[in-house]
Amino acid sequence: MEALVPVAASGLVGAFAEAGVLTAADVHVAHRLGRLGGEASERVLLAAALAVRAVRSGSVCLDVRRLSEVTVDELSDDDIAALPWPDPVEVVAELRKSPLVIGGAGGPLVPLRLVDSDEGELLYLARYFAQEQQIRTLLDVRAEDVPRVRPSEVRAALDALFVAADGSPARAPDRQRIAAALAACRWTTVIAGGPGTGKTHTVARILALLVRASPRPLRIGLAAPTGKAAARLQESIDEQSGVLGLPPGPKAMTLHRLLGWRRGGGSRFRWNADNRLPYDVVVVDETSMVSLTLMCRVLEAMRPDARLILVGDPDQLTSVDAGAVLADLVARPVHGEIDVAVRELVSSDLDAASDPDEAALSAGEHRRLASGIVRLSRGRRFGGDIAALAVAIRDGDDDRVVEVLSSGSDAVSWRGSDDIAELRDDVVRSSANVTRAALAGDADGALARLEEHRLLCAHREGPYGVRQWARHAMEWVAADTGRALDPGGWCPGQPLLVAANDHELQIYNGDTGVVVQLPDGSLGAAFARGHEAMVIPPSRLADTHTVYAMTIHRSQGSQYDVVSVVLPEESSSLLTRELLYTAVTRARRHVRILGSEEAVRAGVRRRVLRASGLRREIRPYPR
Ligand SMILES: Nc1ncnc2c1ncn2[C@@H]1O[C@H](COP(=O)(O)OP(=O)(O)OP(=O)(O)O)[C@@H](O)[C@H]1O
Repeated sequence: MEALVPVAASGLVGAFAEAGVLTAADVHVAHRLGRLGGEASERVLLAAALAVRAVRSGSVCLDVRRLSEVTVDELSDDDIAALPWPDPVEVVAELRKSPLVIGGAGGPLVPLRLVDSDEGELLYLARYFAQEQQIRTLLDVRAEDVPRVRPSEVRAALDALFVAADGSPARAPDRQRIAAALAACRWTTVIAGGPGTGKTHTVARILALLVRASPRPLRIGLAAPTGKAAARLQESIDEQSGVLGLPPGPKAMTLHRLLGWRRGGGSRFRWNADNRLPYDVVVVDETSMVSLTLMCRVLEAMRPDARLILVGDPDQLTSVDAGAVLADLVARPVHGEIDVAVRELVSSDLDAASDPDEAALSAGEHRRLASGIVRLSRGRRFGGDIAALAVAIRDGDDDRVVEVLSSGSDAVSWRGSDDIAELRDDVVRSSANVTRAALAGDADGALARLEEHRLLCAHREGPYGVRQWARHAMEWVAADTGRALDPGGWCPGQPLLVAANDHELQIYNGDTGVVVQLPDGSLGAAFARGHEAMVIPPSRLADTHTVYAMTIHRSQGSQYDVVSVVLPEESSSLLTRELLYTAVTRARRHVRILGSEEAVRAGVRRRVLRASGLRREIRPYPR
């Protein structure tokens, strides 16, 4: 735990630091703001520190009415409830007269912004408020105008591209076809959907449609937040480009690369509001992992007359940095009507009754189409029980979750935390497979084998944490091979996790790789990049760990054949619906849950609080 308690942290702020809710950095920022702004109220300083903490833990702002809804590694709900939380009404009253919010005699410093919303007050650090406003404005401006398209051409392309296996037009309702019509007729489109709902399949067809309907060659930018996600996008588009007649060319890259990251440039990219991206269409995959700040940069860098297609799964855990932009966009209040052009192109889908495979569009879905948002719902990859489990978790139906877990399905298994025989077998077998390929110098093979099995935990520390379970896994592997692993050294087959972005090496926080033996006998660290692995000397890796187990947060954006999930005790505040959903949807073939029924049910019921104003109507204070 990072609870470094500074000597100066006393009173309310000190109590929260002591408990591990606030870090030394949160406390430091709050005290500094207090000193500079001439604010001594303990409640205001606590709110400021909690606002810093909120950003650190992924929210854009602090939901003042729900101050105490924090999740803390190692603290139970009861521990958290026992802290001396101030009354939110009093906090708001003091914030309304605080110089940190309304400005003071000391100068122009107004580091906090308070806004009212229908669901209560939100407290922002000024920078995040500005970014959120910028995103709101840019999206609204982009929605004021529409691309000029020839409906007959778009219709012909839709008919040709969205077909059933026998070549006839796909049956209505087909949300993929609706997504394509939206993307043709709007500058900004959001395509949401769980794993295997055909998001990438749809994107490839949208690109084919736009290429066909464009009188000149289209400049297409493909991007994702991580190198790995970009590589997956590339592979998927490449696989389909032959059939669809897509011109060769677009290379998927990380968002940082797309925006032109520059050393020493901070968050100032080569492509920005004054120097717009040179693309006609930009597709961003895995948008759930994009932070508020990065989304702001992307929108600023887009020409107003270039299409932006945001793709991702809003039910997943969100970016490590502040912001749940995709989920917010999907939940944003909607104004206006669905575009006439879209309605005419896909009226049969919009008005269709439910089909055995795909339900009719709900009233809420109809409304969201007006904002260019469509949610694909028909699972196309893993039928059956992983999808059923994911949907039950997403819907918060804990009885159904328990039912699916207990069904004896091939795709789902459920064991107690100490029933580890199968887990151990999977760890040992997949490690042996990875090591065999790594020793043979087969980087691609080793990377592929790395995806056979993954052990995931909610926590970093403690009896259910990554550290402990990674140690178990290493012991099992060592017992099997008769060779102890040196945690400080490098050896072929060693699984790696990158913990910080290195733009120069093009490896990113969350990337996973593996150590392989090279033909000259030296060792290389291999990372998946498109069709060919990128191999770099391990000595160049700065912030990289050996990873026999990883947190569920870290596993976002990756999938594995088999996933084993170690659940903490039911009282853990980290055990949430989003966490479980993310863990379960990492599995392609089989998901194994290790934990009690109480833990499963508690996880399904507990929600992550990701406060943001983007999904609400807000009124900044003072007006
Ligand atoms: N309309 C469709 N007809 C036939 N097959 C489809 C259709 N849509 C998707 N598929 C197939 O379903 C599988 C999953 O699709 P895809 O990879 O596009 O999903 P995804 O939502 O992008 O998944 P992920 O989030 O895991 O990347 C693929 O094999 C794809 O070819």
